[in-house]
Amino acid sequence: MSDPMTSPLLEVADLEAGYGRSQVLFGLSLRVPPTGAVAILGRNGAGKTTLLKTLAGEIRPSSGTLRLAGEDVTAAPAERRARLGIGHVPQEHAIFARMSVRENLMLGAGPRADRQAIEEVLEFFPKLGARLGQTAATLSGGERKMLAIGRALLGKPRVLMLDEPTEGVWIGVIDEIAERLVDLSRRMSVILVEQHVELALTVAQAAYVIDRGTVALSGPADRVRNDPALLRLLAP
Ligand SMILES: Nc1ncnc2c1ncn2[C@@H]1O[C@H](COP(=O)(O)OP(=O)(O)OP(=O)(O)O)[C@@H](O)[C@H]1O
Repeated sequence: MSDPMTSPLLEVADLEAGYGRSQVLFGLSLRVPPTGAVAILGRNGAGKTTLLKTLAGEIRPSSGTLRLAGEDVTAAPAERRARLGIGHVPQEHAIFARMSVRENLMLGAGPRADRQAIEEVLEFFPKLGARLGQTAATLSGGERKMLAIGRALLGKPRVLMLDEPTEGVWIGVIDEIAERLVDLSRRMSVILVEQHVELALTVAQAAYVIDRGTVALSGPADRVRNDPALLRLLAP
């Protein structure tokens, strides 16, 4: 993983955002390197999902800046951010149960998604390749997550943000998803919001712990794992 301090791909400074009058993020700053994974941790309601939505452009920040590869994209709408390479796999990703796996996957295929990109996704997630013609209703929780991730990959992201990619996934498949995220983090930047703290700190090299909408603890994953403040910050 490259040094996040010298060459950030994504740089967030003093972000303030929320829902109408209810402010959720308070002066939040973080840096994400061009490759490697960064874990975003925090108790329920800390603001992790709101942070990802703000980075994706679904929520407009009331102040602060967002730079992607040095370019100020703070005012860029969600579609433009996606085109510039900010990929988002939301917690409640839309999988259309009556459509086939192939049709669901192709929803992520923008003008840049070529046949080769689709082949790569299917090689990366062989379980999807084996079930392309079936309806998405037949997929397991883990396969649905793979489908959502595969769809996001067709947008050729430079930063892939995942909100709880192991939620609702059978324990035997969680490791498989974690391995795929490690693979992805070798060639792109991965931002991982996870309730499985140990898994997140194993996949990621760096972590930010959010508390009441701001960064309360951050650093290399091993240092965050051993920090006595971590348990307090994650306690309900
Ligand atoms: N659509 C919304 N409208 C108003 N307030 C919201 C909305 N979504 C979330 N909030 C509030 O924003 C705060 C942060 O929520 P957020 O979902 O970002 O936290 P989180 O850290 O992702 O939590 P969780 O782990 O439970 O997903 C919470 O107080 C929540 O109630």
